[in-house]
Amino acid sequence: MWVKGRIPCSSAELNIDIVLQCGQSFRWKRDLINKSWQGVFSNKLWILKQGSSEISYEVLSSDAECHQTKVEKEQICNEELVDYFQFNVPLVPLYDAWSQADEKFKKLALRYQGVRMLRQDPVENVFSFICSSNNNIQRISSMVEHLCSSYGKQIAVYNGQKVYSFPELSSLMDESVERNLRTLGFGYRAKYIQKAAEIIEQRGGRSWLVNLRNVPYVEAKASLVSIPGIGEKVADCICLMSLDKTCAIPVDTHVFQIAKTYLPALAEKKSVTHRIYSEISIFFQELYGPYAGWAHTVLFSADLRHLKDPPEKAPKRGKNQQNNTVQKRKKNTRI
Ligand SMILES: Nc1nc2[nH]c(O)nc2c(=O)[nH]1
Repeated sequence: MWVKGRIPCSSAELNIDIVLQCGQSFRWKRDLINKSWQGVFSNKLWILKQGSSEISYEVLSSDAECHQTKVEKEQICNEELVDYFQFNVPLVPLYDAWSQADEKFKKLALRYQGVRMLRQDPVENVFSFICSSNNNIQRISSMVEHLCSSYGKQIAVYNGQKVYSFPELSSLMDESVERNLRTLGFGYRAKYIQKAAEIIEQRGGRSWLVNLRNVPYVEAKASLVSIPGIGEKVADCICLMSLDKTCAIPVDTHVFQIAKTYLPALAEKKSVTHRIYSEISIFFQELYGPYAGWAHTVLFSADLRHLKDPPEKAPKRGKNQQNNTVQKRKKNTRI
């Protein structure tokens, strides 16, 4: 059953076209003809559309929720969407404060307005970012889709395509997982995925991971880096994108190059050592304050090649073309 709803929202509070393709989540597909986005979270298929003053949604809810009334379903979907986009955090005052603190940010603020952090499911976030190592957005998206179709549950059929939930930890733990993922082209990441699932499960599984939301940033990051396949940058991505650590700054090559424009002492440095990583993190945390990680995402998005180009035009509709063709995104930026 489809549930429909809308949430009032200006484009300064959310720019969905940037947020859903700036390397936070890898499961969103853009439909250029219908000007909508298709994705999965909370084990449901969502179709989202940005209007001038609202986000409208259509959600395919599962049979498990058939005991709920229509009004209850709408209320639950509203709450899930508000939580996913963190609409409880007003973005405009943050942009104002970051613009006052930083002239460079101010110059980008209008073109890149509405760039906010998603609050993702920590399990999906961990395994997506294990896939992100040495990889580009297009290939990470393809690996995440393979994980879902191989180990997730089918939750819908949409436009003739099966749609899957993100796998539970227990289905990624089996020793056969590494072998299978290697044949699917995951390379060295295959072993990390199987081992990480095993270790997270030993520590208490999904609830242990979700509970890292309630521990201090330094402690959460230390727990994450002790999991196979999770280094300092991936740990910071997880802290920022699903564990509510709003100050976390993932330092990758993009952020290293951006930091060089602020810190002349970095000009001669060729790579990011642990010490340089900390210096860059602390610099941006002091510049932007407690939501420094959110501010960093604006700078990061502005540095992605596929978000610098002019917006893509909707293709002309051919005679036999369906209304709902989902277009492949231009997203092969290395992250
Ligand atoms: N520094 C960052 N690295 C990233 N990789 C990725 O996929 N997203 C990010 C990000 O937001 N910042």
